[in-house]
Amino acid sequence: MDNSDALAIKTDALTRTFGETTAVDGLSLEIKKGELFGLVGPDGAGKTTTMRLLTAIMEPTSGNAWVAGHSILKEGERIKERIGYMSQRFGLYEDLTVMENIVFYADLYDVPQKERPARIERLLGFSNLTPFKGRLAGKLSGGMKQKLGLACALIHTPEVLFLDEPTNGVDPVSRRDFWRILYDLLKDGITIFVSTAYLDEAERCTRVGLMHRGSILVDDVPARIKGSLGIPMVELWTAGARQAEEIVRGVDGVRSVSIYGDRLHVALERSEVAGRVLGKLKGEGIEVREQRAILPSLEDVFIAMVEGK
Ligand SMILES: Nc1ncnc2c1ncn2[C@@H]1O[C@H](COP(=O)(O)OP(=O)(O)OP(=O)(O)O)[C@@H](O)[C@H]1O
Repeated sequence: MDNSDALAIKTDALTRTFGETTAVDGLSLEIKKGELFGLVGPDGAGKTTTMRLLTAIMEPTSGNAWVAGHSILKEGERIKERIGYMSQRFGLYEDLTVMENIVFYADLYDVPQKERPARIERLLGFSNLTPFKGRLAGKLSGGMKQKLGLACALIHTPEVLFLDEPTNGVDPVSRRDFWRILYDLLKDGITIFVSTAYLDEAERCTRVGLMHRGSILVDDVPARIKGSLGIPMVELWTAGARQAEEIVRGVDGVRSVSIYGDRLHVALERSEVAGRVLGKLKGEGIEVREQRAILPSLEDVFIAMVEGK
């Protein structure tokens, strides 16, 4: 792999089809060591398939990728030794205890016996699972299962960690704790590749790729994606946001509308369209309490890009 010293992951026209469906469509990506890369997209965008290709669980239809310096085509086994992977269901055995799950993964990855006690103690410690080590995994809360899944994925001290929608169905407090752990891992120099459908989480990554129908539409730091796309956005406070949304959607020059409580975020073709939107709402008798230009959130950008397709 070129630049193998600096890159953790490189893909070259990586493609995977299932019959008529192209789940991953000519992906070319470079992810440096030490990055926390977020693959963001709605359900069905191709995130899980990308992850299965990069973890050498599934073969591509065409193209290639290198992970930790090894090709997914020929060196899948070498890759598996050097990565950690947490699938959507955390990969746990519910009828085994917390400790038994960790030992199972330690056996799977041939972690030397003499290194195990210290590693297991550290992993149980950071995941706050020490008091629960005898509990069956099936009896843990969602947040605890997630942390156990992470501990299992880290038992062999991988260089690259793949997390497939790790916070799906996990409560907000556990989610915040989980992200804290990820930042600690990053400080230790691990590269993290995480997929998520939550855009607030994407904003926590060092770099984000927005995926839609198998392709990455943009790939940049979250702030630059938000700032550089030049999509004018306005936020409107209205009474009756649902009714207002329908009206605004029909205005010429509006790219997309999303509702946040009693506020609307409206993406526009040009900033002058804002006047037309306000005029239309007034004409329909809908009061706009306040309006201001806003920087689009990542979610706004994504919705505008997908709807603008
Ligand atoms: N094994 C398979 N056989 C047939 N089609 C598949 C298979 N795996 C994925 N697909 C299709 O490929 C596309 C991408 O799916 P993928 O699961 O990678 O998306 P995703 O972004 O991870 O979504 P989700 O969050 O729902 O898992 C979808 O249209 C899906 O139906």
